[in-house]
Amino acid sequence: MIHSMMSQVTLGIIQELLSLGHGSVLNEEGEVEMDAIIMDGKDLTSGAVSAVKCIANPIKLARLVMEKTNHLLLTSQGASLFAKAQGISEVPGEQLITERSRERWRKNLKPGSNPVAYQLGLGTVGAVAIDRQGNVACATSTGGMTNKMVGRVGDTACIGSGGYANNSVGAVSTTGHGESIMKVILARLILHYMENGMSTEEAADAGLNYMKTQVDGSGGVIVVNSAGEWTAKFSTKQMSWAAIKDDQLHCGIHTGENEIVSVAASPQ
Ligand SMILES: NC(=O)C[C@H](N)C(=O)O
Repeated sequence: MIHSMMSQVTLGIIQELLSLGHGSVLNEEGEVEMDAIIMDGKDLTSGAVSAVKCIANPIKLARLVMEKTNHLLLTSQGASLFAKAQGISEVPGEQLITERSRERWRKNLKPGSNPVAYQLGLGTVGAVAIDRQGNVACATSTGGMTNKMVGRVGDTACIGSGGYANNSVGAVSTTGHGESIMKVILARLILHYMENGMSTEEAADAGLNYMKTQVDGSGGVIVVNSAGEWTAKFSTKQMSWAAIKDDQLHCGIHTGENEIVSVAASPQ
């Protein structure tokens, strides 16, 4: 999560942060098949892709969907055709696979070897950002759940579930069990709580609790509000997160961790 000190274009920053398909978890056929979303809180424009293969940077493609089409979401073959038309070349699927993800895939082929609890926190990256003008944005990119069915579309590609941004409230990016997140429309739910007066922290906790009590789902969220206050919360065992605000880098992995490092540029 980023709070930009310079008035940079928030969308550009978070696209850079999330530029990876490499190392994603694999579907049941042992392939990388990705979902991604990006949203601009200024005018609620958004773009997403789902079930895309052989694309090294699905967020870039999602941004092109947002900027170059009248649609919100392109999937699978249609997304591939659009990528080609936009000059995004495909990469060999093998190039996106790491030894670690292949090993996990192999182990998970055995029946009952792949409980949801062990999959959370793997291979999803998300960002929220606010600039000096108060423009917020979010983006999320994922390979989904390990050994998922071919063609499965998760929360990440779905507006309101994998992310949502609105300058009047803030922005949210989510991770966790996609089917649970979709059932409660987690990102939009958290913004709804904020619209009704909750702080980022209260709203994130309330959203995650609601998902737990309603559908027994676990996940994690990063949230920023229109005043630049942020939080990173999760009901999973861990979630790696980092935030930059006022020249300070905050980061953590386990519950309660918040390491702070100064990142102020040294005088030349
Ligand atoms: N680890 C994750 O965040 C997975 C992602 N939410 C999905 O279900 O596709």
